[in-house]
Amino acid sequence: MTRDDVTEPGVSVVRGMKAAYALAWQACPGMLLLQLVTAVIGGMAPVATAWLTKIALDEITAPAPRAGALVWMAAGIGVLGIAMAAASAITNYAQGRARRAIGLHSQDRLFDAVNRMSGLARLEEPRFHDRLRLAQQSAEHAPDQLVQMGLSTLQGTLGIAGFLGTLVAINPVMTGVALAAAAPAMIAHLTLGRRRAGLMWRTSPGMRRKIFYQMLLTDLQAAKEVRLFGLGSFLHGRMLTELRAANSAEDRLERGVVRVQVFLAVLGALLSAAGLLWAVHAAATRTISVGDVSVFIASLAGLQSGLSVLVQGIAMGHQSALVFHHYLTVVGVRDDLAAPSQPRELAPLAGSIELRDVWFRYGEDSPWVLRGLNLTIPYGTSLAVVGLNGAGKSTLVKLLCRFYDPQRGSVLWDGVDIRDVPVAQLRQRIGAVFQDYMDYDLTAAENIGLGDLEAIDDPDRILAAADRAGVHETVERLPNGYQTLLSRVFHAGEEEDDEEGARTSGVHLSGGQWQRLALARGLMRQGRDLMILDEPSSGLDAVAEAAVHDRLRELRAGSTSVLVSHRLSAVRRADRIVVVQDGQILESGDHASLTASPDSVYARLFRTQAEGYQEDPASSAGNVVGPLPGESGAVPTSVAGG
Ligand SMILES: Nc1ncnc2c1ncn2[C@@H]1O[C@H](COP(=O)(O)OP(=O)(O)OP(=O)(O)O)[C@@H](O)[C@H]1O
Repeated sequence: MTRDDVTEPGVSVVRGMKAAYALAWQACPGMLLLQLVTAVIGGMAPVATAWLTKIALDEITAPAPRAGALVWMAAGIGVLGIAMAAASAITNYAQGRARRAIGLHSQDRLFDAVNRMSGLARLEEPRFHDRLRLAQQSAEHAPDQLVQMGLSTLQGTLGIAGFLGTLVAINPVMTGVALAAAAPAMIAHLTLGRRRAGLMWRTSPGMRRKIFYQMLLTDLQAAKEVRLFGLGSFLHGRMLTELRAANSAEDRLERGVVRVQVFLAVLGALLSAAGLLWAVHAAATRTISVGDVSVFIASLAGLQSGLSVLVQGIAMGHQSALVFHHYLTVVGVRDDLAAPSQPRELAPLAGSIELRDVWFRYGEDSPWVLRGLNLTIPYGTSLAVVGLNGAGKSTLVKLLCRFYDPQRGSVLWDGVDIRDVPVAQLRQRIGAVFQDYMDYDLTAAENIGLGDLEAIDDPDRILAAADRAGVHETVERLPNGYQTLLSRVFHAGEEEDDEEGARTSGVHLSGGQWQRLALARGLMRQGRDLMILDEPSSGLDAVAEAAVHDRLRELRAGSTSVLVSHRLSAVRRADRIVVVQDGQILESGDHASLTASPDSVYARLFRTQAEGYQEDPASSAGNVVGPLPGESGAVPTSVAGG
């Protein structure tokens, strides 16, 4: 995230209000208008009631009260009461509907913006996650709060204006005092609002860590290690530490709030008492009428409560605007991959894919992972990439998919820089199985079909992909076949709870079975221009791995593919094998040529792996290309780590 994107909270309330009203207008214009009408009624009716009451009291205390006029006054007061009650009920209804509609619309926009980020870099920024968390929170509430603040400001202002006029007519001094008393309240509430928003920003990293510890405590995947290593209390303790730190910061703030509130309450009470004393004294000396006393007291109370509501509303709105700023920032954040200014069409691959002098590192302060790497993958050939852990193999693959852009150099697709074509078009042409594949808590069919959304409802395509990945029989044997929910955390259906209160849960597969499903998902895209297989078989048993690689070899024949694997038995038949080391291609050739020179890194890796399968490693030392267990069904274990 660039500096522009990360301004500290401090934006104007006006910008937040404008954005919130725009959202509300798009989400539910009718409810917004309805609330506007009820706010006007709610603001003006109390003032009108106070005036009618004054006129009625003056009439009652007049030497010859007119009964007809009194009836009209009473009727007027009654109608105003009904209007206020109805407005309040309608406001509640309209607020509820608006809140839901605005929440839906704002979350829709937020996740649309998150989806628009086509690379991975943004999602790897802790600061972005802090902001995203606050954006998610504020997407639910802040726009609605800002809209409500605007409406209550309107309602409050109308009421205040009415009461203010009345007070000025009766006692200008008292009016000035009441208004002056509102100024410190306004400043105090605005300061508190800013402090609250600042606190939320500062505690966001801690709260995310708290959520992380909570998640570990409840996550099924983490449960084995958490239990075996006895991590429960440790994680629990850390979770509480984060929560306590946030709580104590909040407590400090709240103590300040109480002090301010007590001060303001005392000030208000003193003002009311002074006003009451003056009014009673003035009525006793006949300076003002009984009706004046009534409207004065009502106006002073109305002004005070109106000002207090207004001030608090503005302060809350201010705070919401500060938090809403995170939402607006995320919604407006730029894609982490620059879109081409003049996009070019990506034709089907016909020549080659080339990485030309590619330099890449994950951050400005990180070490270079790829250092001027040059590599050509001719159309229709299979390439295998090998190297030690951390050599940069997966990074290379990620650059081919344009999850990141290289800092220097370029990735060319038939000579076209992939930065010049729409990224979605590029990815349409690629099929992939990643090392860190996903297990989706969805049905088996969906887990496979996600590989090609257009075919997610096509059982034949799904079955064919499962068959190619060697997982069809496994899926068929599941309780509901392809429609079996693969999850232990979601209910498999809407069945009633059983006697123990448990519902039927889905099925969970073994690690290797999940991996084969991931492979099937990747194979839904068979026939695309480039097939990427990043450690597609690391979790498979020896027989399955050999079978999968045999099958993959068939599928890759004649098509362009990149296989990253530590299993050298799997890569040996690739048209070309490259060894990545220190961010460059160290060696390149086919299996025979690479093993022909016994000192090559590839030959040593191969030898080390093969020796692991000899009964007496000493007797096989130096046997570079001896028979491989993989060829007789067994497969060497990973050489990961060297
Ligand atoms: N998202 C990331 N952010 C920062 N650094 C990363 C990231 N991914 C990988 N790296 C670093 O880049 C280097 C290369 O990682 P990469 O995953 O490409 O290696 P690899 O050759 O695929 O390793 P392995 O055989 O263990 O899968 C490593 O030093 C790793 O720490």
